[in-house]
Amino acid sequence: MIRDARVLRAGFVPREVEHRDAEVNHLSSVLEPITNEEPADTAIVTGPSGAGKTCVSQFVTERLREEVLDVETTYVNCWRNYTRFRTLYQILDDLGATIDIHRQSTPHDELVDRLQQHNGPRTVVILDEVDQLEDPSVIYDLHSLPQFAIICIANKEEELFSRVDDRLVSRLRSSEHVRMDKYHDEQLYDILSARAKWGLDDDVITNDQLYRIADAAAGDARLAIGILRTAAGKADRENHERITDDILLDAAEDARAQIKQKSLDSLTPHQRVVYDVVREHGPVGPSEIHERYSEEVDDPRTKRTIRSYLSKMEQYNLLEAEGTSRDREYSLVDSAAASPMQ
Ligand SMILES: Nc1ncnc2c1ncn2[C@@H]1O[C@H](COP(=O)(O)OP(=O)(O)OP(=O)(O)O)[C@@H](O)[C@H]1O
Repeated sequence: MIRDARVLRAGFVPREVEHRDAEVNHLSSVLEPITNEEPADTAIVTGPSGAGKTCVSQFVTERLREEVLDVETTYVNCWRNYTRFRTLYQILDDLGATIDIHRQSTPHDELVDRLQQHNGPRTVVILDEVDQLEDPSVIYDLHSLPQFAIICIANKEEELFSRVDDRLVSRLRSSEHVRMDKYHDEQLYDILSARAKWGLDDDVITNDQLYRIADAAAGDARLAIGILRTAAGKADRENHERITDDILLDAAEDARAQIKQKSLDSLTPHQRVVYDVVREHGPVGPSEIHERYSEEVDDPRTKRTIRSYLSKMEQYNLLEAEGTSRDREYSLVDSAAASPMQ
């Protein structure tokens, strides 16, 4: 049943990216100067979850490495590495330059100095979930080092700009911006169809079933591929020759639950407190959320930061907001109400 399980995994970078030619070309052209050993502009890639931001960025950088000998790439998930230290450390670690750095005692400036002294090939740094950095000055650190080209990935441009200081905003505003929207059903169908072709044996899933997955995923390629992977895994374990409609129905629910759990696991300790406040007291407005959150933690973040947490959790379908900006209230997303598999 399963021909190549890798193709169905979440982090797989496909040989062909579907329906994102313009975005691939745009991002490639921004990075083009480094093929001539010249500094490249920073690129900002934005769009909703599952729009292909990470996939397109990794595809473009891998292709660049195929074409040019002297280019390195490194990828940092800034949600997981949300402090300046951890992001800088992660980049240096990828470059093999962390020997004798002590996690507790090495000052930030020393890490930046190390990056500055790095005399290897030009390096493209992908900063994924960059809007989750507690201290976005790391973007500034990298921006000032010409041997690094940066791709900043975020859900919303405003979220990113609202968190950085003026000098960085003006630099980022002049950066190249690659925007991506949710996929249409037809586009998701094509993405799924390619994965099914490479990942599964023939006739394991029908076109009609692929369309139904595309429809249920509502524009999110991560969810669509997750449903396909879950369904194929279950059918394989239960020794079916094909994915049945019943399996598909369960897979949609399971894939949603898995993605939700992964997003919950990604929350930083402070974000988790905010989530729990909404879980216990929702529907609840931002001011009350901030008050209750501040009672729970020793070093509360600002109201503005809490608003950005709420927005992120909304993007990741953990919370939903109702009302206009003045009387907005947050509650947990009711998973049972998500667009069902028909
Ligand atoms: N155009 C595409 N062609 C082929 N596969 C795609 C395409 N877009 C997305 N995918 C696949 O869909 C999944 C989700 O995409 P990706 O992780 O790039 O989304 P994202 O926009 O970065 O989402 P998030 O903000 O949640 O990280 C990945 O497995 C990716 O390989």
